[in-house]
Amino acid sequence: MIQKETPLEGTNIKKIIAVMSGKGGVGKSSVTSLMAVSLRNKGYKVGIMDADITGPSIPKIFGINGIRAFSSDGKVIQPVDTVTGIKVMSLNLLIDKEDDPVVWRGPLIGATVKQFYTDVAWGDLDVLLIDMPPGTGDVPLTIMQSLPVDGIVVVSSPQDLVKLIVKKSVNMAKMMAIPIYGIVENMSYFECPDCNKKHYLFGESKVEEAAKEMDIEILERLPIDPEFVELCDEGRVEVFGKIRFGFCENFANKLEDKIGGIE
Ligand SMILES: Nc1ncnc2c1ncn2[C@@H]1O[C@H](COP(=O)(O)OP(=O)(O)OP(=O)(O)O)[C@@H](O)[C@H]1O
Repeated sequence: MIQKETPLEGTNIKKIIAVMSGKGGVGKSSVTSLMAVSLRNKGYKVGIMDADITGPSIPKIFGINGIRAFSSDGKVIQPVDTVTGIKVMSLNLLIDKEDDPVVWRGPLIGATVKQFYTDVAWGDLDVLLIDMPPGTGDVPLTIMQSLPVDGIVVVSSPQDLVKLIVKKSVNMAKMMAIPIYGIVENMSYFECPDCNKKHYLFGESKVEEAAKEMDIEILERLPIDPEFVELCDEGRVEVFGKIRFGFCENFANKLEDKIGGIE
């Protein structure tokens, strides 16, 4: 059994949720951000660890990519606060040029992710969300083995659900004996702004069937939403939490339910 890492003295993280996806580009980082915004709106103290080391996108979504995280003693790293006070740690906040590729081998990436837990001054957090790299590779394995993850949220697009990729993520979590809070189907449909009709651009979703087969719950089905994308692109995702307050509150309630209370 692999020993779990311990956070810095003075850190108190109540729940850790890892966000996974079978493959890249399904909206995992966008959904992680939406979860953070929704929980923050309800008053929770939230942090995001961007463990997608080679493709970090959290700082840009929150408009903090111009800010640098710092360490006054060379050991403890201070996370960067977003406008609404969500604490973020990402490699993009530590490197000089955010468009430089991270040409690192697996072990170094794994060690960095662990340091994002052990060496970051997270302080008091109700929830730490981990934006995992896509797939079921080395880094998700390191995170599941060495960090005390309480639960997993799987993000998928309608097309993946029928394929093996989502099942692989689900099976990995099951093998590691970490509870799966549920699945978020992203880009599920498009709602016409004129007639409010839902259009299933990728065909009628198979999410219910797939979720039943895998014995997991559907947490949320998110539409293709140009306004959400625009706000994410502009680094103003927290504005979405204001203009779609009801939706975000509902999403946070579902997460709260699954987490089983955040004491
Ligand atoms: N609900 C949505 N509606 C429309 N576009 C979306 C939605 N969710 C995400 N997108 C867009 O899809 C693209 C991929 O999203 P995102 O970066 O969150 O995916 P990802 O799964 O984290 O990708 P990766 O981990 O491979 O970098 C982005 O351009 C994002 O704006």
